[in-house]
Amino acid sequence: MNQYLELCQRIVDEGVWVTNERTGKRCLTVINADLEYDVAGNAFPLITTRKSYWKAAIAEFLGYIRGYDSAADFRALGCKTWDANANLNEAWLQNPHRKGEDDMGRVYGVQGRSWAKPDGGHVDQLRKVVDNLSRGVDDRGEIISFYNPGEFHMGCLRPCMHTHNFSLLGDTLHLTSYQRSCDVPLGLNFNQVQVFTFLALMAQITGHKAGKAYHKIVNAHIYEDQLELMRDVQLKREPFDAPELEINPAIKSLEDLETWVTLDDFKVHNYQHHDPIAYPFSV
Ligand SMILES: Nc1nc(=O)c2c([nH]1)NC[C@@H]1CN(c3ccc(C(=O)N[C@@H](CCC(=O)O)C(=O)O)cc3)CN21
Ligand SMILES: O=c1ccn([C@H]2C[C@H](O)[C@@H](COP(=O)(O)O)O2)c(=O)[nH]1
Repeated sequence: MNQYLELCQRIVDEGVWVTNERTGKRCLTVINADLEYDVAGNAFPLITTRKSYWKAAIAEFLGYIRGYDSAADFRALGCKTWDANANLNEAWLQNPHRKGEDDMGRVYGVQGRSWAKPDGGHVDQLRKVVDNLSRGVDDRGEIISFYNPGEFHMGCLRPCMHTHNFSLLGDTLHLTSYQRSCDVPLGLNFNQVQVFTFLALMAQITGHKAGKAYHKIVNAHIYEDQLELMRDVQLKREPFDAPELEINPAIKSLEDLETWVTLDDFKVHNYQHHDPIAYPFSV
C-alpha cells in the first residue's frame, strides 16, 4: 500500500502536465514506476485508503484469460469496466471494424488467446505458457503479449498492461508485468490486483509455489478532474494492513478458469478500508 501512496504523492509533487489528445484532458504525469508484490507471503495489494472493488478487477482479468471481446461478456462475469470504451468512444463508434453493441474488437484477451498469424491460423500464447510451466520448462520466453500494433485499428483501445513475462526459478514462479499507460486513481487499483492474482493463479494451475510479482509502469498519471480527490482526500488518509486473498484450491487447470470459475471462487480476508471515493473516468 505504501508504494501506491508514494507513487500518488510523487505524481502530486513532481508530475508534469501533459495534454492527452484521445480524452481531451490534461494529466499530471511521471515516467517510470516499479511496484513489487509479495505473492508468496499473500500480501494482497488492495488499496485501503478507499474502498476497492476488487471483484470487478478479478472478473476483468478472468475475461482476458478467456479471450473475451465483448463488454456484455465482461458484464456477465461481474465487471462493467469495458462498457464505456466499447460503447461511448466516438472514434470507436465510427470504426468500420466495430461489430456492433458491446464489441471491443481485437484487444487484450483476443491477442492473448488468438493472435492472428500472417500465414493463417492463430497463436494461443497463454496455452503455450501454461503447458511449458506445467512441465517445469521456462524457455526464457514465457511471454504473453497483448500488444499487436498490426491490429490496433481493429480494437477500441490499445492495451495498457500489455505484456506478462513468467519466470521459473527452481519450483517458484515469478511474474514481471509491463504497463505503458496507467490511470493511477482508477486503473492501478485494478491492475495491482490483476498482476498479483495472475501470478497466484498461474502458480496454482501449473503446480508451483508463487514468488514475487514485479509491475513495471512507464507513463503514470492522474487526470486533471481526479487530482483534488487524490491530493485532498485519499492522500490524507492512513492506510491499513494488507488483506489476504483466498483462491478456491479446486481450480487446477486453464480449462477450469475457462469454464466454471466465478467470482465466488475468490475471497478476501481482513480487508479494512476507508470510505469509497468515486473518481471521474475518462473515455
Ligand atoms: N481512463 C481509463 N482508465 C482506466 O483505468 C481504464 C480505461 N480508461 N479504459 C479501459 C480500462 C477499464 N478500466 C476501468 C474502468 C472503470 C473503473 C472504475 O470505474 N472503477 C470504479 C468502480 C468500479 C466498480 O464499481 O466496479 C472504482 O472506484 O474503482 C476501473 C477500471 C481500466 N481501464
Ligand atoms: O488496465 C488498464 C487499462 C487502462 N488504463 C488507463 C490508462 C489511460 O488513462 C487509459 C488508456 O488511455 P491511452 O490513451 O490508451 O493510454 O486507460 C489503466 O490504467 N489500466
